[in-house]
Amino acid sequence: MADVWQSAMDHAVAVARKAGEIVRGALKDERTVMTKSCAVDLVTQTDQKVEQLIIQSAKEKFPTHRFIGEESVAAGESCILSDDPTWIIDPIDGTTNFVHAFPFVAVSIGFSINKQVEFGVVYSCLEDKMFTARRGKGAFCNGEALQVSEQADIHQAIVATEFGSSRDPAAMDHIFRSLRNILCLPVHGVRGAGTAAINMCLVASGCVEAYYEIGIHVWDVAAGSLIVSEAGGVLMDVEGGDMDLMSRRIVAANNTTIAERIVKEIVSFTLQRDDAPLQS
Ligand SMILES: O=P(O)(O)O[C@H]1[C@H](O)[C@@H](O)[C@H](O)[C@@H](O)[C@@H]1O
Ligand SMILES: [Mg+2]
Ligand SMILES: [Mg+2]
Repeated sequence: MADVWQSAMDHAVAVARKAGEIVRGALKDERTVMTKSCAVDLVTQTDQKVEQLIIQSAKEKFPTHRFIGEESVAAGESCILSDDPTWIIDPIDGTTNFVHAFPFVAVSIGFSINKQVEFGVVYSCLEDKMFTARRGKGAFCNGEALQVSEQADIHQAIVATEFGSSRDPAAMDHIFRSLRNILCLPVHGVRGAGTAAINMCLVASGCVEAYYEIGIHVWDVAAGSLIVSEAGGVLMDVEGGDMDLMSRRIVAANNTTIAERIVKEIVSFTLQRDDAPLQS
């Protein structure tokens, strides 16, 4: 049977690599930094340029497909996931890192059908690592198969998380209480690459046992979620149960034992869903 989605995945890999060239080139120039929801929620013209490249090039080849892009949503487009073939794009995941030339910057492209991620592509531009996954066909980094860590003892684990792009005091209190709970289990360490997508690829690569965060968006995690699950990992909501791509919350771990142990320590809170009706 013809594999109708392979040509879309091939295009995603090619355009992610092209986008990586643009990101690396932009690092040599002055970067104009703008802000979105608050003073630490950064965006640059490179974010916008890369998203336009990905969307325009994909539209030419796949005119019936739909698109959810971080910067298009920031400009007012809706963020509704339908059953249609949909590209879920974070043109630069790790924009703050990009602004500071901190060397973890990713292009993240997820692709969903019937609201289920069919393939994921995360290109770590400065490491030149192309992470890919196709549903049911495994996860890879530069063609090498990925496998999550086998560690089941939380006390022998490294956990990744981020502080997010909001400095709302109440949310920060929850974030720090969760961080303290997890650090004091104890775990071997807590790390953060500064990008959800690369944190999830580190889980898929077996470098860290888990990543959790409240505050992410669907475009941060769509591609990485499949890369984790195809590398043998699990996805969960921060309160247990199924991960919901639109909920702004995620636990991605090497196994259920580690995931459930982390869920116990998270002081959770809710945020407006990505697919909430647009404010009029
Ligand atoms: O760099 P972007 O695409 O904005 O995504 C990051 C987000 O800004 C941060 O708030 C999160 O903590 C990171 O996990 C995202 O990767
Ligand atoms: Mg992002
Ligand atoms: Mg981004």
